[in-house]
Formats: sequence, C-alpha cells, structure tokens
Amino acid sequence: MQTLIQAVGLVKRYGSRTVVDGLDLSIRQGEVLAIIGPNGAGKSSTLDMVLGLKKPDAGRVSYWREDPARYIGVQLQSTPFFPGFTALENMRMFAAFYGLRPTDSELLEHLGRCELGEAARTDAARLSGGQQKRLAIAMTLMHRPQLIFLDEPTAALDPRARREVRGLIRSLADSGTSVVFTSHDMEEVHKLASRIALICGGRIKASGTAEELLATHGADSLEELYIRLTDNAL
Ligand SMILES: Nc1ncnc2c1ncn2[C@@H]1O[C@H](COP(=O)(O)OP(=O)(O)OP(=O)(O)O)[C@@H](O)[C@H]1O
Repeated sequence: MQTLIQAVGLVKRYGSRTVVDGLDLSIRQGEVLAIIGPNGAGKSSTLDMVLGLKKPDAGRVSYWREDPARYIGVQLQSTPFFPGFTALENMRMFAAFYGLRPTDSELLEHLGRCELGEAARTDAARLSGGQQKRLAIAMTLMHRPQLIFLDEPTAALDPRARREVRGLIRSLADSGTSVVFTSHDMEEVHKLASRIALICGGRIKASGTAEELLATHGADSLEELYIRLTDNAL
C-alpha cells in the first residue's frame, strides 16, 4: 500500500507545554484511518501539522507528491456553508474557492454522490443535520481529492444521520478515496476504520487494525482498550 503522508518525530509546543511529543504517523493509500484519543491528547495539533496548517517545532512531514494540497480535502468541525443559499449554490461558491467552474450537472453529480441530489435546491440551513454534514463532505470532494480528513464527522448527529454519514465514508473508501477521521465513538471506529492510531500525551500509544490491537492488548472491545491505554494520562 503506497504511503501518502509520512510524519516523523513531530513536536508541537505551546509555551513551555509540549502537546505533541515526537510523534510518527503514516497515512496510506486506500485506508480509512481513525485517529482516537482523549480530549487534549494532541490529535488536532497533529493533524494541523500534517496538513501544513501549523508548523512543527521539530520533525518533518513528507508527501507522496509535490502539490499535495490539490489532492487533499479537509472538513473541519464548523459548518462551512452560507445560509440563505441552496446546497447547489453553496457548492458552486465553494468550487470557486478552488478556482473551479463546474456546470450545474457536474455539481448535481457531486451532490448525487453524497445522496443529496433531491436536496440540491433546498436552503442549506434547512437541511437536516445529516444532510448538512454530507453537504460539508460533498464540498471537500469537489476537486476529487485522493485523501480526505474529517474531524468528528458524526459528532452531535442523531442515529439515522450518523448512519448516513458512515455510509458515505464507506462508499468513499470503496471508490478508492483514502479517509482520515477522528471520533470518540469506539463502536463507530471499530465499524469504519481499516486502521486505528491512538494518540495519548502527544504520542502514538497504539496503532493497527482493530483486531491487531485487541489481540495485542488482550482487550474485548476498543472501548476497553481505550480506557486501559489512556488511564492516568492525557
Ligand atoms: N493555539 C494553542 N495555544 C495553546 N494551547 C493550545 C493551542 N492549541 C491547542 N492547545 C492545547 O494543546 C493541547 C492539545 O490540543 P489538541 O487540540 O491538539 O487536542 P485534541 O486531541 O485534538 O483534543 P479534542 O479531542 O478535544 O479535539 C490541549 O491541551 C490544548 O488546550
């Protein structure tokens, strides 16, 4: 499996506090990588450095190609669209940020990929929580990225909406898009991720498939493993 991004020895300090502490992380072609760990463990700081949004104090990140930003989609937690405009209009405005000028039928195709075809002409602010999240993800797919980052894509969604978003992540993975996501829901991580990296105290505490992690640590569930490995530590 080709490595898309390789981070080695990442360090991030805020003042005298080291929140990422010599962390190595690889992201591979075709995988669904879950980044898990307690609040404040250093997950966002790590991903920000991997994405080039924050400069590491030490360590380096290498990419599979020279212009990686064009092939990466990022969906952070905030809702990235303009209320008062339809889903289609929002897609069009967002495409302009990438310097793209898609036709309506191309935009509808993108929306259809995220099962939002019927919602295309609805005010984005009136979409359900699950539809809004899928619209946010649809926007990250506009430039056909090879790899997308989703920060807690199912947080604060009801069970139906969660299921919809998980279905979308699966179909993206099936079509060859690599996905990196964060989640605090261990059942979801088990269902979706092909590999898991547990960050704690600014370091990788464990990484591997769910089955590998459970076998190595003799745990019955990811939740048990998580509780055990994050005990007494941030
Ligand atoms: N700009 C900043 N200045 C100072 N401290 C910061 C800054 N950004 C993050 N921190 C601190 O660094 C630590 C790690 O934060 P980070 O956001 O990386 O954690 P996280 O694992 O993503 O947490 P969560 O699950 O809550 O999103 C936290 O204690 C946070 O308060």
